[in-house]
Amino acid sequence: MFNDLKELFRLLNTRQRVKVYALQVLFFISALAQIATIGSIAPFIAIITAPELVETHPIYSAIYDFSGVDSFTNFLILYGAIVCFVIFFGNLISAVVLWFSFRVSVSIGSQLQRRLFGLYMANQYIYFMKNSPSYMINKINGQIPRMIYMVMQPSLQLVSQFLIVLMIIVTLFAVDPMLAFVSGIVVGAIYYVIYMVVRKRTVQSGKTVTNVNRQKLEILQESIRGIRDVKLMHIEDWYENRLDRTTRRGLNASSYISLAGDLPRFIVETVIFLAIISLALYMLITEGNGTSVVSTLSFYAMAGYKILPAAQGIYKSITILKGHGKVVWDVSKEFDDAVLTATKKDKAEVESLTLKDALKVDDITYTYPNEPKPAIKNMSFTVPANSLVAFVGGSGAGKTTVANLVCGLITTDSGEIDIDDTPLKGINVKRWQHSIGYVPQNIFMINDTVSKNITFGVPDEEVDEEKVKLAAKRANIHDFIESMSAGYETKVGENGDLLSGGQRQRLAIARALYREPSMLILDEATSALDNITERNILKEIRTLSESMTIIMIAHRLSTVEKCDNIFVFQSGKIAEAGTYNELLEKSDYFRELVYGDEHAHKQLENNV
Ligand SMILES: Nc1ncnc2c1ncn2[C@@H]1O[C@H](COP(=O)(O)OP(=O)(O)OP(=O)(O)O)[C@@H](O)[C@H]1O
Repeated sequence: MFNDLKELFRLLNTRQRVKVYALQVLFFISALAQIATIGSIAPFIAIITAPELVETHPIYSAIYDFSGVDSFTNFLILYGAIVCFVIFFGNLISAVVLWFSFRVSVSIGSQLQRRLFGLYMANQYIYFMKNSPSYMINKINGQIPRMIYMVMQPSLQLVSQFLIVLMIIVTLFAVDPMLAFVSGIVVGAIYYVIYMVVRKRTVQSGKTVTNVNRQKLEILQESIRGIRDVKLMHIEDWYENRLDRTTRRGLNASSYISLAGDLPRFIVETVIFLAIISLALYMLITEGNGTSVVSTLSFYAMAGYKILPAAQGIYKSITILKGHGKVVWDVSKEFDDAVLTATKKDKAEVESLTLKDALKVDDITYTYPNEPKPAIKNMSFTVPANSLVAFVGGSGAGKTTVANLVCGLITTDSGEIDIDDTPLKGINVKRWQHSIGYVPQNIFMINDTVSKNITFGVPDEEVDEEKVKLAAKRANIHDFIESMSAGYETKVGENGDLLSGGQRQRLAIARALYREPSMLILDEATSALDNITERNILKEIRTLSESMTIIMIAHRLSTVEKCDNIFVFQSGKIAEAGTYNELLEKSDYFRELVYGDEHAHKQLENNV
């Protein structure tokens, strides 16, 4: 447990550590305030039950004289008011300290979430290919809050409650050492025995909660993302049952941790009040003096009243820490792993690197992490500036991988990519990315307006509406946008759900064009379009290629007919290159691709 806390402390920066230290001081003050509330009540009851003390007891009589009041009743009123004030002020201090401790832990949690998110963002694209979104979201939104609420807050509670218990016990010792010793041993023993009994299962339940949280997120994401397949296959119940089973498992584990935390309260409460009643009877029988019994008992009752929740707080914090402590290691490992691969964020503004002469890919090889064989092998090709080229080839031949390499999203194992004579390395990657427009196969849309989706990431004040319209016109979607209920201000739904696949593709093309890139990469970007719209866009693209270099990745070979050069990919290599007609003449594989394609189309048309 202490190791868990040490590890948690390691995650904090100096400022956060200082705040935690400051909290310890505040806890001490809070504990003192609680002692004052206990200490103030017993003398008050003593004076009420034995007014003669004001004359016989040296301290009471000194206070009475010092107060300057003229009657015993007034003295009682004044003393009562002071007791009320001490209780009120003591509890106020404790409440403020508690509020402050929650604030500190929650703000530390937010900062850690922000830091981990920053680390993820500082990682290369490949990191996001390796780790699923639900994995990363679970760490930020599940595990960090769990660490804050189930480890940090209980540990802060532990310290504060421990100080209160310690001070009460010290005070009890001062009043009656034997009694304090015996009650300390009895209460401590009860908590210890119960803790030993529940410890093992608590740890196990903590692990279950970790797994369940991750699985729940996966089930939810899977089912909602794949809703079309879920509906078509009618497997809603299957997902609901899975979620139900998983939730129930998590619920059982969480309830066990909570129950284990609350269990001893009932036992200890019974024991303490039995002890107080026995003490009352014992004192009455041995001393026969009701007055001293009342004041002593009020002191012990108040001490018991304060010590019980504090002792219970300590125990509960320990069981919660035992159950959830391992989450700290999970989070700290995530920080360590993410930091290991994170690259330093370069916030400096850079001038974009535009292609003027040619993009040269020289003998590049690329292997995906943990893959035995390279996806791209010793590949070389040149794309002259302002030309229109195509990557074609079978599925898995390496087209998207090369597009990602050319964009600088992933880095080659060997070989070099040059933008004119500038190697695609270091800061040049960022400069080059400023001048690339990329339309991927899986288009991402934000849940906002059409306009925001085109300008994506550009601050509102910098948006040029004319440019937005021009990009939309070039992408053949302007007329459709104008026909929508709120035009460019129409919302597109989460991930563009309110649009068709083709409309999403055209919006994505408009987004890429808005930035006026010097190179445009279209990865299957027109696959969802009807023939007429596709032809219109291709015409536009052809015109654009007079001022822009365009790489098209296409399966439908009719779209690449007008390209200046076509690269035929086969198993991570370029098998052939040439114009459409040249390739038809010289390449069997290309002919197979084209005629296979046409044959399939003809068959389809005949069937329709
Ligand atoms: N993230 C990844 N991790 C491991 N291997 C990958 C990854 N992405 C792609 N690959 C592999 O790399 C090879 C090339 O894939 P790539 O996506 O570049 O092909 P492609 O030609 O674009 O295919 P398609 O036309 O189907 O999109 C394939 O064998 C694929 O399985």
